[in-house]
Amino acid sequence: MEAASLSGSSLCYRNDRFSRSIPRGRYIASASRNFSDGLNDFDKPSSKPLSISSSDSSTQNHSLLKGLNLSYGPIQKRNLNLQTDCAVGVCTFPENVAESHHSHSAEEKLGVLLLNLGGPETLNDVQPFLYNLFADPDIIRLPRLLRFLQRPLAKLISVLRAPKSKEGYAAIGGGSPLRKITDEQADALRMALEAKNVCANVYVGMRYWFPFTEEAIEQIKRDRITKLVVLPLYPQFSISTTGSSIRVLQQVFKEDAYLSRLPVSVILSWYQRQGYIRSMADLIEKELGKFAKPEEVMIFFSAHGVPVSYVEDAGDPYKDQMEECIYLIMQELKARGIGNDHTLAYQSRVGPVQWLKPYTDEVLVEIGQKGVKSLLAVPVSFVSEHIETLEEIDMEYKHLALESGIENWGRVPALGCNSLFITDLADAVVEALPSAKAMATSTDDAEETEFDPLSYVVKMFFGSILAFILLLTPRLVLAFRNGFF
Ligand SMILES: C=CC1=C(C)c2cc3[nH]c(cc4nc(cc5[nH]c(cc1n2)c(C)c5CCC(=O)O)C(CCC(=O)O)=C4C)c(C)c3C=C
Ligand SMILES: [Fe+2]
Repeated sequence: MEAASLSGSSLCYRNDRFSRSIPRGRYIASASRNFSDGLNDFDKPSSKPLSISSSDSSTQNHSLLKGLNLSYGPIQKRNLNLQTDCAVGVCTFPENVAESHHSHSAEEKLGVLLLNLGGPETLNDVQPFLYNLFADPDIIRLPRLLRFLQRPLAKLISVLRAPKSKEGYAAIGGGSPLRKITDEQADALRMALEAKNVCANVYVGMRYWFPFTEEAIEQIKRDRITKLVVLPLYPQFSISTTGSSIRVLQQVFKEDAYLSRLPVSVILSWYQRQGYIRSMADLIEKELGKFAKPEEVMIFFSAHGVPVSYVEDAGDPYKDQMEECIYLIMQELKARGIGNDHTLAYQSRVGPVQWLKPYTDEVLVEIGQKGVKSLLAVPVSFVSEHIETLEEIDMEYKHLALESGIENWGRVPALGCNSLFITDLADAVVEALPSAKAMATSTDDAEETEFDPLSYVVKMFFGSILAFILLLTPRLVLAFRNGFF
């Protein structure tokens, strides 16, 4: 089955309580409970920061990532000669390439799971989408003792933020384009793999909206996939994006006998890949060419921010990877004779905490005042157009820049289905195949978690009261007044 066919407004869950289709209106509370519970390994971060180096195994040693086979950093080109018997989604791998834990190892059925954030498709989806996002313990990281506040807080923040978010989504046509674009990328990737004689089913699993990662996994099970490559559509790793999605996968996999024996390879980050760097440089070169004086244009990389504590306390490699990514893109441009000034800043901060600096809005004002006249904005943490490119950059930041003295404004489009980029992702998938390994070797590892409705109600009740009290603290009151939420 193709990724596009995963679309649907109901969910089929893996265990009996949720195995029926759940109507959308009733979905939110149960889904978020089911998705997020018990997934808190990141609160005990390894003392060593996650590494961006492929020769350093600290990423693989991280508690979250144990049990899954991971590819990260520059994926080494292997001497891989895939001979595939191409039938409908079924590939046969030579034995030395594919290490299979299944008894019927002769017939491999390859799946590729694209992970993405997801976005509200209508304005009515905005608040429940925000609820799912803020209920994620990788997005609002509470100390263990306050964990029971997660859902009441998520409810509160999502309700308070929804009006501002809705304005943004209304300005870009009433919903996020993410699902459509990711489906198109999935299709393009399937075709790029086919062109390399690799037949694969490509699935889309979103973290906070339909089609949810759990739905994609259900489909993977129904399709009896025998080997899976997991490819998050985030070039750089962050605890809040790829980390959060992998946490969900890990939880679902360990609870399921079939999945825990499925050979899986996870590509953690791919910002260093030549195809990605070159296709970003191509886009920048093309947009620079539209300015009257291209050499005078400042290249302004704008990345989605994360709270500073993610990097400094939890060891998120996101900032390091982002800086290396920008360095590599600029090196590629230099090799083409393009030596423009450039800068990196972080956008989209949420809530009353310190986020990675410098902030995009502040830098725009600063450089405008310093006399920069031409600027090319380059969104760099995401490969699809979304609210933060279409609204925040194209509308808010453009307006701010023009107000601050910048006269000529340009913006590089997101990669989308750029063919060099998609072909390179297909190469990444092929290169990840030989390292696919099962998470567990025995059914004993599969376990079920029990849901206790009474304790859920009690926690929600006391959690709501505490969240309300917290809300009245001066810091939060100030945050609301400043429009942070
Ligand atoms: C690499 C990309 C992203 C990181 C890192 C990231 C971290 C992060 N985000 C929030 C809060 C929100 N993000 C929202 C939307 C959103 N976030 C990303 C990407 C990253 N987020 C994308 C692509 C989108 C847009 C999806 C779409 O609908 O098009 C939102 C909702 C929009 C809004 O209200 O502004 C919130 C809220 C946090 C707190 C965080 C790190 C902790
Ligand atoms: Fe975000």
